[in-house]
Amino acid sequence: MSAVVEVKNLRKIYDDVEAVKGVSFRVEQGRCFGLLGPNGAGKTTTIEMMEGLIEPSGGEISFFGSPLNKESLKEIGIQFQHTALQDFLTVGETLDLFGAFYPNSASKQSVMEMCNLIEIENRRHQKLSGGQKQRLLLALALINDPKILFLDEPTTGLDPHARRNFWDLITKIKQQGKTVILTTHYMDEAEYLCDDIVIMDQGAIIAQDTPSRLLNQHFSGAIIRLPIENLGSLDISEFGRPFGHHHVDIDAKDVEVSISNLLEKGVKLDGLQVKSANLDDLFIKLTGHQLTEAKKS
Ligand SMILES: Nc1ncnc2c1ncn2[C@@H]1O[C@H](COP(=O)(O)OP(=O)(O)OP(=O)(O)O)[C@@H](O)[C@H]1O
Repeated sequence: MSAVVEVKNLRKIYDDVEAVKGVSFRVEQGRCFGLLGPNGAGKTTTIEMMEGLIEPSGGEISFFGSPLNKESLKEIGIQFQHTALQDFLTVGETLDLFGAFYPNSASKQSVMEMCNLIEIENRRHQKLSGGQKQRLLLALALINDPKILFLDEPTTGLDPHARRNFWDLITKIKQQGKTVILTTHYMDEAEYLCDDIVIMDQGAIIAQDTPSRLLNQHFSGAIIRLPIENLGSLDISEFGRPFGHHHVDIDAKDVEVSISNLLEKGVKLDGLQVKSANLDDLFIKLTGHQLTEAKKS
């Protein structure tokens, strides 16, 4: 498959912080590619270098086989985490305004249909709900009919219903053949949307592949989750790894065998859960800390 974007040994150093420590990956045509990681992992810095917004300290970025340049930037649409919009403009007027910046913009009607904005075309920006604002920001990112769409934490702050709606929109956009590159720290979002993922922690890549290959590679069978007090004075590391402060996760190739072993050792089974592994579990396994909390070091 052809790479629409390729990043090689990309680095960014801010004064005393090495925010991105030599990352390399390829994004393939028509795929949804996710950059995952906790706060401070270097996701935004990486994506902003790819968008041409900040200068790398080292490494290479190429679009369609050529180094990042003004022409390649015409092929991208960016949905920023925050965009200052004029409160007194309506949804339709905002799209007209942004469309006028581009010689070859997409039709306003098609973008409004795609992003479910038709019914609120005449509503002023200040009257929009969080989900509606996010859909307008997505429409603005699509107004130049880009081949590659960048989304930086697109559903942060949205309620669960608005998040699901947004995911459906992204799926529709992908079906049009566009390549989507997103950052998120929501693992369910990545599992739902992404074909390929890169997991970053402290500026470096700690895993990259498709979500299902990564899960198959690191887990076989199920995870048994138990309240930590069930272990009594037994050593957690003998069984598995901590999940938060109150639970222990135990990898179980065969759940029945694992439960018999636990009973033999005198472990209580109250509050036992059996679950399949997800990307959150993978992150904890790889780093020893949860995705929602950056490593304190
Ligand atoms: N302009 C800057 N000047 C100095 N340090 C910066 C700057 N921007 C980011 N950093 C630092 O670089 C590191 C990576 O930040 P970055 O915003 O890329 O992480 P992130 O994974 O996107 O996190 P978040 O999910 O919180 O947005 C952090 O330690 C951050 O404090």
